[in-house]
Amino acid sequence: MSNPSLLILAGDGIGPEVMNEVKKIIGWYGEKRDLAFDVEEDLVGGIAFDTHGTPLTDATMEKAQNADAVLLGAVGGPKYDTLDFSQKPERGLLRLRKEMDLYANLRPAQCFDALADFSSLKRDVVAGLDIVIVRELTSGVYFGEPRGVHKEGNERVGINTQRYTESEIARVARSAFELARRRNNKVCSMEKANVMESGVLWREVVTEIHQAEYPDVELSHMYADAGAMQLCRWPKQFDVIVTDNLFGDLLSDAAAMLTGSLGMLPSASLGAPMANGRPKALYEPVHGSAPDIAGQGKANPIACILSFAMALRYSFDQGAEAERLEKAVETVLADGLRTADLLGPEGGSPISTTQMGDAIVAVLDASL
Ligand SMILES: NC(=O)c1ccc[n+]([C@@H]2O[C@H](COP(=O)([O-])OP(=O)(O)OC[C@H]3O[C@@H](n4cnc5c(N)ncnc54)[C@H](O)[C@@H]3O)[C@@H](O)[C@H]2O)c1
Ligand SMILES: CC(C)[C@H](C(=O)O)[C@@H](O)C(=O)O
Ligand SMILES: [Mg+2]
Repeated sequence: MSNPSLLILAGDGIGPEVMNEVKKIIGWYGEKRDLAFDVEEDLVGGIAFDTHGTPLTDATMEKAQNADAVLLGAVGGPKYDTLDFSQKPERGLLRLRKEMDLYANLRPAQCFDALADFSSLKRDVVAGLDIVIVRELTSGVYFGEPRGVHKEGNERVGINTQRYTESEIARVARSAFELARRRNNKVCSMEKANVMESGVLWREVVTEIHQAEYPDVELSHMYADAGAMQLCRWPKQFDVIVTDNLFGDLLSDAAAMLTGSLGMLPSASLGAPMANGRPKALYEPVHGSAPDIAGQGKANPIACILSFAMALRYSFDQGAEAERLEKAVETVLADGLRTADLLGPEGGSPISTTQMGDAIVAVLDASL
């Protein structure tokens, strides 16, 4: 049998830096756990635009469709800010999500005990936190039509459209309920049904799916603005949060700070099962290309490394190995190792991206 295939799209800014550390870990699994992957690398984002004049070529899109899983670093940067909208690095990522139909984006926010004092919230509020935001990823205002900027009389008008079909809401709701059943059996659905018709439909469909298929799961509803407040006030009240594309984007960045740093949050973007039974899948950190620290060896690779742990769990049925990797991350943090983003204003001695990756590999070695 051939090895499972991984397509690596490291992207821009700190993307390649954090992905280098993941490559070490992939190598470790091949060498030490007999878990080898056929790895291919390609371009996405600004680097793809610089090389091919487009943020994602059709050939790369096809490779992504055929890979057992895609690992992505990050895309974007100030250099590309003035490009035409269709050529922006972010369009490459959005095309991958849309064409692979990766509708369920799992964004776990877990507070490792060693970082509980580092969050901007009090230890009590975040210690032991373990929640997952399930963000709808292929529809909503990111993709709705009409969109664009046009002239009306003397002024320009910008339009984006929030649009959800019933089936789009139903499938992501099912993902959230299924996930909750494997966790603490609670789902909180967030929208703005008080001001948006699409929010009214969202609430209705989630409620229908709940009553018909998941009555055993506890379901609550919250307006997304109140949800943002509750995430900061008492985040441990949540288990699984299900929400739309835009609210999920905002809420997951906010949730990152419960864990200490945006450099800690991984994600899995999952679609329907492929012929081999594996879901279509792309794994990426929640953070971006961090132009302010790119090229300086300062980036925290943990979000990208934990995204690979999610790949082990969701694409390759290697839950025990995913736990081994998560535990290794926990251990290096408990040992006091910190990249710069994990040090407070009082400072300390940060380690580099590479040193963090090496330390995690060393703990993996010690786990054998
Ligand atoms: N999935 C993605 O590829 C993705 C996600 C978000 C933003 N972006 C893009 O990235 C570019 C920069 O966006 P931004 O600055 O708003 O968000 P960002 O996530 O890149 O950075 C926000 C802040 O967090 C810090 N940070 C982020 N990741 C870190 C890490 N791993 N280690 C240490 N510090 C880290 C950065 O230094 C910065 O101060 C934009 O072009 C944006 O569109 C891409
Ligand atoms: C880069 C951008 C397209 C992306 C989004 O808005 O979805 C990012 O912020 C994310 O959270 O993955
Ligand atoms: Mg975001």
